[in-house]
Amino acid sequence: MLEVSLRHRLGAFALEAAFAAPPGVTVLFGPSGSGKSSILAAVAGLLRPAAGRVALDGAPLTDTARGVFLPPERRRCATVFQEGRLFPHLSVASNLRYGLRRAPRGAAGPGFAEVVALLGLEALLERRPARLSGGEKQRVALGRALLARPRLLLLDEPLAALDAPRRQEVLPFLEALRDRAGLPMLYVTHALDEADRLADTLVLLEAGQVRAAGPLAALTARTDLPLLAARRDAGVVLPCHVAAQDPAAGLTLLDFPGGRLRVSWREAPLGQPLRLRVRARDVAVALPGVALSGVLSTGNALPATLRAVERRGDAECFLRLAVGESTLLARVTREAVARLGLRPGQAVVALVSAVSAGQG
Ligand SMILES: Nc1ncnc2c1ncn2[C@@H]1O[C@H](COP(=O)(O)OP(=O)(O)OP(=O)(O)O)[C@@H](O)[C@H]1O
Repeated sequence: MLEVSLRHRLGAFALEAAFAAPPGVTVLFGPSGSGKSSILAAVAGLLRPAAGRVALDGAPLTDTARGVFLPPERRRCATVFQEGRLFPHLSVASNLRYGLRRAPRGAAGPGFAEVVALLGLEALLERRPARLSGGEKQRVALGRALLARPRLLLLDEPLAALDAPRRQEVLPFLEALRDRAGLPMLYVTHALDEADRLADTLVLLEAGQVRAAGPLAALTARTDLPLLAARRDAGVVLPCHVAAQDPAAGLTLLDFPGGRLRVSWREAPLGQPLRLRVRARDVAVALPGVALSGVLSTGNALPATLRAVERRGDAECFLRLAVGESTLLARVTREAVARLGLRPGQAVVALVSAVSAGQG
């Protein structure tokens, strides 16, 4: 568990942030200038806060009240930046071995071959960084960081410099790292799709302050956080797994705690866990009792209970829907709420578009 509590001023900017990061990936998410990189720098020991405490598994790295400030090299935090910062004159293998040399004697962690396999670096070992794609460079940077056997991995927008296909190429490796390396990660991004894919815990930052923090699915189901709820892609992230494939129909069937969703075909083996962002604007509701299957294009009609109707501006509402153990949000007009006579407690049918579900 990483505990962070900081107070610091940078010019006109005031950082006053506190949060706890349980094991797993904690994503710091917020607009440009909200203080994400400053927090990472404070955890790494590159920024000495005016007041505050940073502790890893109970051991303080910074504690201004007690005069504790470990220098960066004694914190055992490895950082991966936007640009991999590899040594251009060294091969991939030598760059990786540099990480290994920085590992403290006796520190537990994965070995060279294990890291190479985890990040798919086998074919790249003899190359120099100049002959790597942006995505490959980032995978090597991740490997070098891992081999230093850190206790905490800090990632400062590691995909921000990559184009969309390269980002998609690296994301599965970051997922593998999360699932297999057993290393806590603090991950800075302003790309929500990265948070969707990687976060166990989400920390929302705005103007140097933590607006909210908690498990990803719980935070995306909240409608009181403009950083998430005011977006065009506002919606709930559901944990799913691949239940069936129907290539002839171009559909993938995903099970989530509450039912089954048909979505556009995606290449994935049966049983594979994945997260699905179901955007509120892609969810509609109907009253039950009408035979819908022959007349609708949405593809998914799930029995649901309307839990709440929440105003959103003058013309729209969020509907909070309970679908089994899960929550979905629907964005509808106030006119629709009145026309259908929607009231909390009512049984409805949630209609979810099969095409857009999960596009992130
Ligand atoms: N050395 C400094 N002196 C003065 N102001 C600074 C300094 N470093 C950062 N700031 C200011 O602190 C604020 C937070 O910066 P920070 O880089 O932590 O934000 P961020 O959320 O990581 O932004 P981005 O996503 O653009 O990287 C910004 O307004 C920035 O201009």
